[in-house]
Amino acid sequence: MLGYVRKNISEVEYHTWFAPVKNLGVQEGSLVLGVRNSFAQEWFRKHYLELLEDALRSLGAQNPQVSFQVLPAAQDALLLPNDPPPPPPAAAPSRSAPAPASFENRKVLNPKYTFENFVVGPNNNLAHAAALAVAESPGKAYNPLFIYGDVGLGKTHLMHAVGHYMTERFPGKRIEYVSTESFTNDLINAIREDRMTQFRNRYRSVDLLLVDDIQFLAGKERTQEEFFHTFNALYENHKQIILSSDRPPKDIQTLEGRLRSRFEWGLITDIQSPEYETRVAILKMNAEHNRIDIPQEVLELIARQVTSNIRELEGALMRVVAFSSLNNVPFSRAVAAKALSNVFAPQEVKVEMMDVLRQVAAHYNMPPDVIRGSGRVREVVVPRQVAQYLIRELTDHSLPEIGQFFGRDHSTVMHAISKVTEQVGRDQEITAAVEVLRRKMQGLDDEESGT
Ligand SMILES: Nc1ncnc2c1ncn2[C@@H]1O[C@H](COP(=O)(O)OP(=O)(O)OP(=O)(O)O)[C@@H](O)[C@H]1O
Repeated sequence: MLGYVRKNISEVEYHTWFAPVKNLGVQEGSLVLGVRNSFAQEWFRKHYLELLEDALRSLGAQNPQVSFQVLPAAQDALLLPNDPPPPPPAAAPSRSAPAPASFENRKVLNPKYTFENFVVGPNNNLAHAAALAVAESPGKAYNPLFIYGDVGLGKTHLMHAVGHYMTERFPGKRIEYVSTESFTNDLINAIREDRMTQFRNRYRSVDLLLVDDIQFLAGKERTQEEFFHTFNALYENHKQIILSSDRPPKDIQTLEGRLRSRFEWGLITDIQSPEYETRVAILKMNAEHNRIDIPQEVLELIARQVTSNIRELEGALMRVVAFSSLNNVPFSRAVAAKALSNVFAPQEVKVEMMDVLRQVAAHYNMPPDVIRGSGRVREVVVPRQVAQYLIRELTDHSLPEIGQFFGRDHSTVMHAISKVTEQVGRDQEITAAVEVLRRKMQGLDDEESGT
């Protein structure tokens, strides 16, 4: 959303108003944004409501709703990085002060990128095994470990996993993770500021050096030279080096021969695109981690739709989650297909019996199994009959098939359907339920399949 907003207003406006906004989540179908005070609240309502709704629409929300809540003072205080600084609590760093003369590009390990969170499949099992071996005996198993593969397939994740593993097993070991770009920038700054000793100390005193996107060394002679010496210093001291790249060393153009051969000293391993089962497993793990209760068949649909890279796969899952919560509809294959249709080639999705049952269950706030069960009280019988009626209308299933799905025979289904048919237009509650549910199922499905 912020990306969308930023493109549509000036940078100053963005920083003044949007940088401090806090996402308070979705409540009853409305996205709630935390703002600093009632003045801001009013201002947002007047000036930015439409823009924010457009932003949500661009993300797939059909009926976007945004509301604003004033944040309690304490939270507020943390959210004002762009305001003039308050009268100084002694050591508060001033944003306008020049950057300290240290290395700015230091990165930390992403806590999510651990071995536990890494799904192993045929596409990555060699790289995974190699990384694990290196983590267990750094500097001894394979040095350097060179991992290559296309974007978003888990190279960084594996490198960080080694870092985490080592931190746990061997506390006190020094680990440095750096992108090749940062390494280059650090070097340039060090040369300019006459801090080469500091630079060398930083990179040559580590126990594990992780360098991402090493293909960017291509064509940078001075950086290659410096990296060559860093490499040698570490290697000679049996310190572990792990490099990632989008291609194998032999395909990195204008890389000095002596570096290329060093990259080939250890083990070169690749990561391929994950196959369907691995993609489903990754989605499943992601959903569990984020405590999202999403049916297997929806994950399967996403995994079929997004085949190239894992970052996109994760993005697609988040999109589906956002879409269903913003539109206040339960997860279903149709909803997922709709959520993804703007980004990926649309996929034909038929309404399934299970989809209907789930929607009906959500509507009546009742577990699907209860509706399919043997209960005979009106509270259960009505939803069951409505579900059978809608399945008959929205799918191609025959009466015996519907009967089987509900553990009943076809004459019961026939009776249910005629009962609902009779009541539609007469019984207000049933009429409303059928209409709402039909619109939910059909509206989403029809547009999606382009009929
Ligand atoms: N096997 C896996 N199991 C679980 N999550 C994975 C797996 N592989 C990758 N991911 C996730 O996919 C996302 C992208 O992975 P990562 O950043 O490591 O890719 P990359 O290969 O380093 O890409 P780039 O070349 O763009 O830097 C991350 O969120 C990562 O956690």
